Amino acid sequence: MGRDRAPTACPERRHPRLKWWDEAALVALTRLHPRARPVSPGDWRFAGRVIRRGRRLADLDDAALQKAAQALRPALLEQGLTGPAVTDSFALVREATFRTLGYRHHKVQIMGARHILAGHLTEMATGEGKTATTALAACTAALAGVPTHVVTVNEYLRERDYETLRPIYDLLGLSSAQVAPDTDPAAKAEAYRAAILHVSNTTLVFDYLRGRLGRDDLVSPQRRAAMRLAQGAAPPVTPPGLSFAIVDEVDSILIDEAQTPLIIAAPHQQVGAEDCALALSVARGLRQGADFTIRADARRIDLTDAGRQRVARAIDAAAGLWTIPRAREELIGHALSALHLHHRDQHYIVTEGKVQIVDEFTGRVLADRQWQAGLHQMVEVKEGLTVSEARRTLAQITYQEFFRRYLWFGGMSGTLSEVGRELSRVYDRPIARIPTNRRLRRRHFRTRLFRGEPRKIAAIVARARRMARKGRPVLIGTRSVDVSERISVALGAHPHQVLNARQDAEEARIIATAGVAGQITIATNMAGRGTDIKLSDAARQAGGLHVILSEFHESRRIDRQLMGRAGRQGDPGSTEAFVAVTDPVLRRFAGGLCAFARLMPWPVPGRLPSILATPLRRSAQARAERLGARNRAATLRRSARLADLMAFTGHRTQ
Ligand SMILES: Nc1ncnc2c1ncn2[C@@H]1O[C@H](COP(=O)(O)OP(=O)(O)OP(=O)(O)O)[C@@H](O)[C@H]1O
Repeated sequence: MGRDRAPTACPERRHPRLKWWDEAALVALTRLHPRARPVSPGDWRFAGRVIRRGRRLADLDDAALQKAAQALRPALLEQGLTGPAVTDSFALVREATFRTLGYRHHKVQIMGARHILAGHLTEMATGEGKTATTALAACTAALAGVPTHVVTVNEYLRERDYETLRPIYDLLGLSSAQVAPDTDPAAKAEAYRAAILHVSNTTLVFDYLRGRLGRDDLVSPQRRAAMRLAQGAAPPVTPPGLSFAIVDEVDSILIDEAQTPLIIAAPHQQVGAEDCALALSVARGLRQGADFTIRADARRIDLTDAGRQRVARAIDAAAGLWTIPRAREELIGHALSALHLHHRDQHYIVTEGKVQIVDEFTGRVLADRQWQAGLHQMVEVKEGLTVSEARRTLAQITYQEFFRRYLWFGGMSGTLSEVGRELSRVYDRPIARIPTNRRLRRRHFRTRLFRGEPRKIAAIVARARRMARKGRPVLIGTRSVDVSERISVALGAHPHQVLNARQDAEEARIIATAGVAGQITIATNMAGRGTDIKLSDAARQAGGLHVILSEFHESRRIDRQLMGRAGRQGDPGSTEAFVAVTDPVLRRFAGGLCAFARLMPWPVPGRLPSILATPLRRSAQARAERLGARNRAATLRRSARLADLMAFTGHRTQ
């Protein structure tokens, strides 16, 4: 290792404070940052050395292997995580992986782990085995005495990855644990002391926030009392120090989820059901364009002057909040937003009499989360449900702010190149691009463009049936619960399975059978990131998994994640997209171009020339990404200001 230019280890902790111009100039400035860097010849030499070093370990029995791992500790401590001891450590973990999982890491995985350990953001193509790569970095850091958090994007992946890697940790004599949201506090506290902890991003951040609220030196007695009210008698669990984290699907956490702060809230005064009902009835009488405008791309509704006057006239006799112009406009704003921007089975589902928010990017239910400031209650009244308690914010943090509190962290994902520049600018981290182990055998067919959804769904169904008859498993990806259900209805009696926010309990079973020959699975983004669909032999011989995108997403990365379910580890597979100019993302972000495209004459009924699909997609996704980048910069600036304010008022921000 000495001769190679090793990646810098443990980069300094930085807290860049973004200035006012960041928001406007972020997109332009990020262009100055280099895109992902390919691996260096030194990385290849390092991987070769690990493999050679491992050959000597084959003769050791399990006990001797564990002893050898423990004997490495002093060398790792002394040399740090860039010294020659890392080569030995990787060789040991690779051997332990072979004994427990039955395969040895490929060179590309060794290189990936080296970059993760160095705190780089690492792009490894989908299906290249990032779970096993994690083991190399996590075990090495843990052997060096660094408490390591392996952070996943959801609970399903947390459990799957922990169950997969645990035998390796056990064999090497490393303590490990996983934390679920419902783990009891005593077990949680114990788990946070393990050398390697597997935890989902949400659980980790909420435990961190609760822990801070529970600390006397950080929080006022009033806040703590409110906190106790919010979470019963359960004592808060504090993750003891944020040292090193390995963040899986790092772009999902630091980009897609960056705009929404995680909030701990306590019960607050009730937003009256009558107020909500009145606001909804007034809002229903307002005319789009004349009384209010919708900026669909920014998901914003503004009342016009005429609208304000109309509202004032409509609630003439109302009292209380309604007499204050700002308060009534906020109520009407929420009512309009509930009616026009928040759609059932797309943005939320209704189960057991409750409104449950569905995450746009992952397709999963965000348990126990509420929209803020009375909007949630407005949606409940719109759905005719009992109004829940409104809550008041006690503590909040964004993922971007949270992960900057680690001494250092490494991340990985199959889709970093699109956001590499933004990530490297905000986190000051290099992005490494790791090559694939084998040539990718996935084929991408031409995108079909339709005038409207009915024809599109009919074509998807016909295509899925044809593929299934050939013995190929088919995965149809949708952006929302309702589209997944519409396709399911269109498939009728043809055997198929559906995975969406309503079936999350059956996720593991559905995924386990999705790779069987002839199986059709319709899934929201829940089957996107991280999902490993194992092919049966017959399915592999028939040509592997065929993925159909039923809509483009706001970000190309999410499209690529879904397509990445096919053609993993050198398997055959194919992908294609069936989209319509009426799809929400195209309409919202490329409305003008879509209207123009519809004017095109085309001989096939219901169809439009496929050649238009790419420019439409590029234009819509570029606009959505630009808007997203701006919002993220604004969020980061706000949370940086909040951190300043808390420091000023005596609340340390660690
Ligand atoms: N070195 C290896 N040799 C053989 N099989 C491997 C190896 N590494 C990983 N695999 C297998 O490859 C498959 C994909 O692994 P994994 O789910 O970790 O990929 P991933 O890179 O995380 O994918 P995604 O980007 O979709 O999350 C798994 O079935 C795993 O068992």
